[in-house]
Amino acid sequence: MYSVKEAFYSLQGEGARAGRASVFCRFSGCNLWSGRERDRATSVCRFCDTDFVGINGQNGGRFATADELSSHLASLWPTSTLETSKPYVVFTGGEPLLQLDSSLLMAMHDRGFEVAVETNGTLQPPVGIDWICVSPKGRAPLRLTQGNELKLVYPQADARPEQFTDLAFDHFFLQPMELDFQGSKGNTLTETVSYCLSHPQWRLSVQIHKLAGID
Ligand SMILES: C[S@@+](CC[C@H](N)C(=O)[O-])C[C@H]1O[C@@H](n2cnc3c(N)ncnc32)[C@H](O)[C@@H]1O
Ligand SMILES: Nc1nc2[nH]cc(C(=O)O)c2c(=O)[nH]1
Ligand code: SF4
Ligand SMILES: [Mg+2]
Repeated sequence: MYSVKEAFYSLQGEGARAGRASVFCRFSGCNLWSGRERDRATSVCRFCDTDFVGINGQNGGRFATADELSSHLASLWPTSTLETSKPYVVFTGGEPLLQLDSSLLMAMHDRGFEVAVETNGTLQPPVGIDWICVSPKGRAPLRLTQGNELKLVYPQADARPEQFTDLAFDHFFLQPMELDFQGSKGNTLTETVSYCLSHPQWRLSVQIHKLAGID
């Protein structure tokens, strides 16, 4: 059984593949925060910008089998484009590695999809994912220390970029922390730009979907 908060077709807004058309599958639940505002200040991850509680979002629901969920996700890809582009699905959440298993991965591959995941790096993924983005969280143990891109939300007092520079990733991104949920606007964009200028191993990831006003 899979629990999905929402699923939608949009452009990847972050990281090395920003701008690419993608089906997003946002699983419900996370191992680092309950998702309830009253628990935010005492949780392991405290700056989350996402509602991942329940199954009540667009195209959300419970899916009994990998076949059922993969069929649902495949239906969100525009079929008229299939001759010219490979369909792409991004599993996120919440924490997708609580639910993404090899049956679902294989079911998406069988339907012709390239498969990406956005994870906090505390759990091991099933073998065979095409694109792994790890976004470490300061207070959480990092167990997944290799992948395609490491995308660190910046700044985090207890997760500094220098801690991660030797890990086995092809791309290193800093993504300015959006602080709107706290009602406070810090200048994280300026700070992040400044860090990238003085440490060129790191590239800036701005969340394009928020600028564009899309999902
Ligand atoms: C909502 S998380 C879901 C996937 C997974 N749980 C994780 O943390 O990577 C998706 C991405 O948004 C990033 N993110 C979460 N809150 C953010 C914020 N306030 N500002 C910028 N990025 C944020 C995460 O670090 C992660 O890269
Ligand atoms: N457009 C868009 N791109 C994204 N990249 C990662 C996202 C996420 O929430 O994991 C996300 C998202 O929520 N929307
Ligand atoms: S680990 Fe990811 S989904 Fe979970 S609370 Fe943090 S940013 Fe949100
Ligand atoms: Mg998001």
